Amino acid sequence: MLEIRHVVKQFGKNVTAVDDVSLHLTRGVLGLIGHNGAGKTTLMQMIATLTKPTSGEIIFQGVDIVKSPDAIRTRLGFLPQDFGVYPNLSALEFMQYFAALKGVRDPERIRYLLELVNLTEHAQRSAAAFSGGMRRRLGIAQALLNDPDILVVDEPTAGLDPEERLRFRNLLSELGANKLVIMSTHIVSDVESVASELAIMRNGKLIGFDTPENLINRAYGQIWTVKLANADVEAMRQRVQVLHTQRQGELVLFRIAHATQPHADAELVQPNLEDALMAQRYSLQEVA
Ligand SMILES: Nc1ncnc2c1ncn2[C@@H]1O[C@H](COP(=O)(O)OP(=O)(O)OP(=O)(O)O)[C@@H](O)[C@H]1O
Repeated sequence: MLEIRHVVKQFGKNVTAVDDVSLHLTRGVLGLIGHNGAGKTTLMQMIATLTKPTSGEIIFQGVDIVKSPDAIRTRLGFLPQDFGVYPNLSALEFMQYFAALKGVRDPERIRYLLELVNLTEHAQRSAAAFSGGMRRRLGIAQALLNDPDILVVDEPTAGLDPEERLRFRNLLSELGANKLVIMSTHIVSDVESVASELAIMRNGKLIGFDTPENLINRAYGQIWTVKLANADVEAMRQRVQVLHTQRQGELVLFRIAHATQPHADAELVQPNLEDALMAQRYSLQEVA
């Protein structure tokens, strides 16, 4: 459905925000993960035709959208990171306003979308009084007005409470059943349960592309926990890749990635996606 070929985006002479990224995407939820400044927003803005690549091609259903942006604009829904609402409009009026801008005439579509994002009972309220999660859900409803084939959402879960995060993830997961949903985040747990594929960016480059299952499967047999006395902590840090530590009274609980048992008391545990990414050196930390 969407093919990104050797896309580069430079800002001035010194900043290469996206550095030779190629991706072939079909239906499902793509989790685009990377640290702040990795290039996620810039890549999404190129897909949304809000900025042009310095070089490379983006092909949507056979058409190069760098040359012919309208080919994707009518088939795209976009929720930017800094999505705002208009204080004087109710949620319903907000939707009516965007429906008019997008040439969507069917009032039933607005009703359906407000229901889909669970805002029907708040339709008459000013969106300015909405919580962050409710605003984001209204943003998704707005982005779905034209029934897009591609939905691009930039950091949609930032600042949401756990319940809203879950609700949002479920919504994106449902939408991914028959669309391509591209969702960026720097929080691995946000995409763990919903993404069908993960693209991992660091310093503008695509450093990994795989399914969460494959990433986790590769980490099987390599993630360990062990409790050590404080005095042993430094020695362990020198020897193995420490994923996480947690002080427990006099002891320190280690979570470790290592191909073999790192300590006689170490026990194997089930890897999660965060473990798997770190174990495979897909750490989201910026590399100097
Ligand atoms: N308009 C611009 N002019 C100059 N540099 C820019 C511009 N937009 C982005 N950059 C730079 O490009 C790099 C990638 O930024 P981008 O916003 O795409 O990253 P990101 O992964 O989306 O990060 P975040 O999660 O913070 O949004 C950064 O170094 C950023 O400072």
